[in-house]
Amino acid sequence: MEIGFLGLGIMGKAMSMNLLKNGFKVTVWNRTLSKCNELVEFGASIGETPAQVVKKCKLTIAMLSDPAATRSVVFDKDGVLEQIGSGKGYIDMSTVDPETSSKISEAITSKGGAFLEAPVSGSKQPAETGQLVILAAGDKELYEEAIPAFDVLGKKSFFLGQIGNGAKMKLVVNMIMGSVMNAFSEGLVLSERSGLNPHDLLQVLDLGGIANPMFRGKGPAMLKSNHSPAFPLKHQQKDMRLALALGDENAVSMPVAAAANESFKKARSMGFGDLDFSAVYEILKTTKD
Ligand SMILES: NC(=O)C1=CN([C@@H]2O[C@H](COP(=O)(O)OP(=O)(O)OC[C@H]3O[C@@H](n4cnc5c(N)ncnc54)[C@H](OP(=O)(O)O)[C@@H]3O)[C@@H](O)[C@H]2O)C=CC1
Ligand SMILES: O=CCCC(=O)O
Repeated sequence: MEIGFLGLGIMGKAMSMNLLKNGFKVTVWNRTLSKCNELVEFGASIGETPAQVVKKCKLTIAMLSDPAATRSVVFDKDGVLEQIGSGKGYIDMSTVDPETSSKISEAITSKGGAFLEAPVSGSKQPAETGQLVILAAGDKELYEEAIPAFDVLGKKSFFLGQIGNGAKMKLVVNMIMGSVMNAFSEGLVLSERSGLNPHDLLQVLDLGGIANPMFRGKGPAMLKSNHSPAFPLKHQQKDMRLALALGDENAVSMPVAAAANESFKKARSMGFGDLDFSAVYEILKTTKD
C-alpha cells in the first residue's frame, strides 16, 4: 500500500521511517522540505505539497504540531482538500482539540473522502520501535483499512467511536501526564532541598505502587538537567490548554491541571518550549523564597 505522510517532526520522522522499514511505499511532505531528504535515503518519495501527496496516495497520514498546523495543511492553498475525494482516506494522528478534528472531518467528508482521527500515546522511542498506542475515531471502514499500517506503528489500536473521542482520550491522558510530571518534579526538588539523595527517591519510587516508565526513563536525565526533547514542552503546554478547555466545556473543575499548565507556561516564557517537557523541573529547581 502506498502511504502519504505529512509532517516529519520528532514523531512523523520516526513513524514514516518505520513504515518504510516495514515494506510500505511512502511519499513524504514536510513544511521545511529539506527534512524529507533523510527519508528519501530510505526509499521514500517526496511530494512538493500536501495536495500532491494526496493526489498520489490512497491513504495519507498527518503528524503535525498543533490545531493551527493541522488546519493549515488541510484548508490552505495546495492543501489536502484540493485533492481529497471518493476512494481516498485522510488520517490525522496529531494531538488536537475535538473541534479542530470535527471541522477537518466535515471538510474531508463533504468532498467524498474518508477521515479518521488517530492521536497516539507514546513518545519518540515508542514511535521508533512501533510501540505507540493508537486512539482512533471516525470512519470505521478507514480504520479497518489502516490496520496494517497501525500494526507497524503501534502495539495496540483502539477504535473509540465518533469523531472527537480520539482527541478527547488523548487530551485526558496528556492532562494526567502533565500533572504527574509537575508532581514528580516537585518531589525531586523537595528531596534534594531537604537533604535527601534524589537518586534514592528514584529507587524508592520504582519499587512502589506509583512506579512508572516516565519516572524510570526521565528521572536520571532530569537530575543531570538533560532535557533533550522527546516530547517538546511547548506541545505538552498546548495539550494542557486544550484539556483545560475541554474541562471548561464540561464544567469539570481541574485545579491540579490548571496549576500544572501555569508551570508549563512559565517554562515556555523562560525559553524552554523546545526542550523536553521534563524541563518544567528547571523552573521549580530555580524557585527559592
Ligand atoms: N513528541 C512526542 O512525544 C509526541 C507528540 N505528539 C503530538 O504529535 C504531534 C507532532 O509532535 P512532534 O513530532 O513532537 O512535533 P515537532 O515539533 O517535532 O514537529 C512538528 C511538525 O509540524 C510541522 N508544522 C508546524 N507548524 C506547521 C504549519 N503551520 N504548517 C505545516 N506544518 C507545520 C513541522 O514542520 P517544520 O519541520 O517545517 O517545522 C513538523 O513537521 C503534536 O501534535 C504532538 O502533540 C503525540 C505523542 C507524542
Ligand atoms: O503526547 C505525547 C505523549 C508522550 C508520552 O506518552 O510519553
